[in-house]
Amino acid sequence: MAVAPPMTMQGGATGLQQQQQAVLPRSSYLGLQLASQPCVKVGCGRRSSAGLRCQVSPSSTTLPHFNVDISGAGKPIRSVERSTIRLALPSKGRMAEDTLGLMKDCQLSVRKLNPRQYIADISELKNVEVWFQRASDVVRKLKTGDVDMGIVGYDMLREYGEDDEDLIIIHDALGFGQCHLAIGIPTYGIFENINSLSELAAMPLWTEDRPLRVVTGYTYLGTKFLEEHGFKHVQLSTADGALEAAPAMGTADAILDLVSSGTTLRENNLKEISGGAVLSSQGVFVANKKALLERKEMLDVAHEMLERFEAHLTAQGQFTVVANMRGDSAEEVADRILNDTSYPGLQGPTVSPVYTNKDGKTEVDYYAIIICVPKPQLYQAVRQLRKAGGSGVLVSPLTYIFDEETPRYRQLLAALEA
Ligand SMILES: Nc1ncnc2c1ncn2[C@@H]1O[C@H](COP(=O)(O)OP(=O)(O)OP(=O)(O)O)[C@@H](O)[C@H]1O
Ligand SMILES: O=P(O)(O)OC[C@H]1O[C@H](OP(=O)(O)OP(=O)(O)O)[C@H](O)[C@@H]1O
Ligand SMILES: [Mg+2]
Repeated sequence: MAVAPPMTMQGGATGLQQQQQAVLPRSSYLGLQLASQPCVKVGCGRRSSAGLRCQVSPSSTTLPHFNVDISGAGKPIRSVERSTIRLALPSKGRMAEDTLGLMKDCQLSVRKLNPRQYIADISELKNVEVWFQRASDVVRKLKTGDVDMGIVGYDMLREYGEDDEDLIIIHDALGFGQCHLAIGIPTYGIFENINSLSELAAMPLWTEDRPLRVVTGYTYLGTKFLEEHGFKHVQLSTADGALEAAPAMGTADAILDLVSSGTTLRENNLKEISGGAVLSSQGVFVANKKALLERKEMLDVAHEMLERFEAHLTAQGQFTVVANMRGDSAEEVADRILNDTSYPGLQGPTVSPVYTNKDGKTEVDYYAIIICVPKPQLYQAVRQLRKAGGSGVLVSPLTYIFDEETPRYRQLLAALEA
């Protein structure tokens, strides 16, 4: 298939020498081929249709402050030296809204003067500049080191990141943008009885002259996936949206697109097939590894953001339950909670004496207990507490849970050392 490998050059060439013309092979592996133009993007320096000439950009992995613009006149552009830390956030669509929602929930207020402004700041993180970018550009700029950290869908990270080892995921489950990338085929006609990927691959119809035509926005992942699953004759084409219309229009046999509720597939008479899911996705917090390694203040900011995200996400759906319980001692009350209920709290119940004044004497008849309970078990927990002697039960949602140190931070440090 004529999807070129990432067009980056390693090595020590400098200046304009680095701008080379490369002829991409017509068919580099398998019989897969990209559909004719304009279905492939050349200007982005990422892939090309068969045999096209395009310029090669040196990777700023090797030269962090020297980029070559391959989209315009090809003049070298010198990136500015900077002391600020750059965070790229999605500029539009559902990911933009959800990302800003998460930041707000974590008390990180992104201040943008008007909706068309692409730069903003965060009052709680003094040295951080926020840049709003299209999701694909968030990933591209992370790769080149033009931004240091970003939030983006895992699907985009994998598609545009192309397994770049310089991209490091700090938080892999930000709790929004949940979907999966999957093959969809028609429910009717020749596909009526096709229910698995292997059945699709084995259809005798697909030949060099009549390949399986798949429309997708994910040509990098799609190529890899189909190749790994034994497809011999496939033609990929791209479109920017409403891909589900293509089979009914007759412009593609199958689609490879995101699925969330499944409604769009269903409403367009398409179905998923077993083995046809490429990856699961949701929002992730990602950074440029070199920036983390080279700038201590960058690691500190990443750590703070990670802690805030974790504290908020761990607390989501959790409730604090406070109840008063009659008892002889704090230990005796704690025993009852631990033995008679299924809700010990995070480490164990917190039990504190409730002091009352009886005839001028301070006494302890009751103990207040505090436990933490997930929402689905809330009512059952309250019932068990009452049964164990609890009264005056107060319930309130938890906002943050800060643990000693988040395992994700330990994983990040380990990944940086590797
Ligand atoms: N149906 C969906 N449900 C959940 N997350 C989705 C869905 N579609 C896309 N996403 C996530 O949102 C990201 C952005 O999707 P996309 O580029 O289609 O933008 P959008 O928010 O749908 O806006 P638009 O399609 O109008 O440009 C995707 O990379 C993916 O991570
Ligand atoms: O399974 P569902 O819940 O129906 O979601 C899946 C749809 O959502 C996305 O499209 P989007 O709404 O972003 O429209 P687009 O094609 O214009 O990007 C995606 O490309 C699918 O078409
Ligand atoms: Mg969309």
